[in-house]
Amino acid sequence: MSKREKENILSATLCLADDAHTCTFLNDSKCNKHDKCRICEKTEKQIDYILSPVSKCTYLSACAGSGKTEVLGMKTAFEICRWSQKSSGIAVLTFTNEAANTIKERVRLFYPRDIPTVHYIGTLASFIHGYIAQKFGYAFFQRNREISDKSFSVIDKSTKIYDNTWLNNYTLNFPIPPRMSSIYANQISFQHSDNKWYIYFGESNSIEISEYYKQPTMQENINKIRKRKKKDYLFKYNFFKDKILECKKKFWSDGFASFEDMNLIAKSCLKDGGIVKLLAKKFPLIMVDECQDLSFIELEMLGLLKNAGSSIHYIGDLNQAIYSFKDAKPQYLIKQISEKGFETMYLRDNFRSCQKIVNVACALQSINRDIIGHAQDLCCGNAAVYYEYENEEEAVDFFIELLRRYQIAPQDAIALTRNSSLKNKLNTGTTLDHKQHAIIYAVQLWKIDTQESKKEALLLIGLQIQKWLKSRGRKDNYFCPDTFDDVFKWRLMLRDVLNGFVASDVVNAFNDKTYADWYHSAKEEVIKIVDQYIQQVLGPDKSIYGSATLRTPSGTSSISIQVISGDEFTKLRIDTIHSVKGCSYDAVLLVSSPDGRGKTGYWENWIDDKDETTRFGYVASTRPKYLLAWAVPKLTNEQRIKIETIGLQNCIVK
Ligand SMILES: Nc1ncnc2c1ncn2[C@@H]1O[C@H](COP(=O)(O)OP(=O)(O)OP(=O)(O)O)[C@@H](O)[C@H]1O
Repeated sequence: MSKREKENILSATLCLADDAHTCTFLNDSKCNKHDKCRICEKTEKQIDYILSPVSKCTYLSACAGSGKTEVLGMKTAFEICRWSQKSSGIAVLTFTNEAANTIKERVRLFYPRDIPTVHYIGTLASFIHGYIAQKFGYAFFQRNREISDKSFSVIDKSTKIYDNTWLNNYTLNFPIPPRMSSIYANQISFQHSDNKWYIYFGESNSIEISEYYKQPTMQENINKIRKRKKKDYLFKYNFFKDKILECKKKFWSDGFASFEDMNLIAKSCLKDGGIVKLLAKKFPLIMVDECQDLSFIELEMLGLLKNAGSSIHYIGDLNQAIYSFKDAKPQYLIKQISEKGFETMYLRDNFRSCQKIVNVACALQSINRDIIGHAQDLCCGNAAVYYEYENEEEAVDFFIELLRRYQIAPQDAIALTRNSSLKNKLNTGTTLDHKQHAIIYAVQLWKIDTQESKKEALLLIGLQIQKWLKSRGRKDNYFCPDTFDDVFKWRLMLRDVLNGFVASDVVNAFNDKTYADWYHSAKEEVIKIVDQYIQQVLGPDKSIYGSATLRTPSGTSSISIQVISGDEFTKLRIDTIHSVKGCSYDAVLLVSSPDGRGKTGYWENWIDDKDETTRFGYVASTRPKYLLAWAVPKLTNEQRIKIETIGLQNCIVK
């Protein structure tokens, strides 16, 4: 069948919304809006997937930027249009509400009516809770409960005892040493990939129970009790394990479950032949977007549904699997699709990025197949570069300069880090220019009068006053001195100082002035205003008069002051790689940690690891359309060769 014939099938079946144009004369020739046609623009590979049989389990291996969501949206609409069954439907599953809403919007473009209620588009978690665990779980886990509402109350594993004393009823009944904290049922969860129980102790810190039991403090305590009671057989590991199970079972039977437990409950339900068949009948077609994020147990549940008759379609990119902490690993999916005989289809056109960026991403993941980058090169061959920094903050200044050079708006760009600590460190910095001339920019930003610019102004002035006071304070408290406990008063003082500056004809005068002109004329007035408020709020003993200085920063004397307008003020967003999965930006700065101690955040490991750490580098490097910059610490010659072999060029900004 020719591409045109396939397009005709789509146009004859789909009912496009007004804003999703399709050629009027698909049957014969192109219409005058052909370029904007949502059907004609699709590649043959995309159309092939949309037309692929729903009865066959299929894995659509789609590279970054290949338009997965659009294709899934069109496929869903296409199948809904052809759907004839009244009591069964299609389940389209993803992982976040935001992603589910995006799919719904795409479906509406190609099916602009109410979606029949037999179909379900939403998160996998809601599907598992709503259709399986909450519906059938009570029969397996709350046998003795004599109340009518048998749904589970879902309790987060991080819920603490402090304001939830009811959790005391679910304390692990085992002698935990006084120096260690008590364990509650919500902290305990079962990991299906290794068949082991874990105890959760906060942010990605879980300990397997046998490791927990073996800890010296725990063992010392057990031995003490054994000696005291002269009973060597007490508190053996098997007893500990039984107590873990007992604690968990009581929690479930009273109608509580953690998010992790809900999967375990659902899987138990699906092991019941009657329930799984009922569900497979209700959802004969299940499509999962971002399938690389499926955890071991989620895959097992989908496998059970497949065995019971559902046809499964997985859409995703295994190179973007970065959720091993939730037990999602590419090898689990690969195993299932090969064991269960899935048909694999491929999308290899990247509509997001230009070729140089695509080449870097391919080199990282050793992808040998030709992936075509469709975006234009707007950076004169400099689309994929690296920069050697002295310190990480300076890398952001370099990037902002690069954005200026290529006229990319900061709001269309982002700086990415692997972990929150580097993100926070970069966030404490404002742009170099702003920090260097803190007062000049604080006054201008204050006048712009947006929430963001005012916050930035308060931070700049807070930082400057901290320097004069030689105090220490946190950024989230606007650098309020640690020794002064009224942050609110401190903020009001900063506000008054800024208003004082704005009201002063000498301080608030920047037009046609060089930096030297301004510092020369305004310095005394600035210090006078600040000192007046410091004395009022912090007391006369904190006066900065006489000690504080304000000099023109070297090298800037003859430069004209940069006057910022509201339009120009936009702060560069800094975030972690995890937060931008699925997103697109014009430009991305990927900041490496300064050394290999932060293993997964260090650039050399992004290249060498060839496992999840490389995938972090890959996900970040596939977000930009036009400009990708890696910021790395100073390199040796050997390291320079290594970074350049993946296609990044050295970039020096003058
Ligand atoms: N055939 C096509 N022609 C032109 N543009 C397309 C085509 N298919 C998709 N696109 C566009 O390509 C861009 C990238 O698509 P999308 O963000 O859905 O990619 P993705 O596959 O989800 O990427 P990732 O997995 O990297 O997040 C979107 O703007 C989308 O509209």
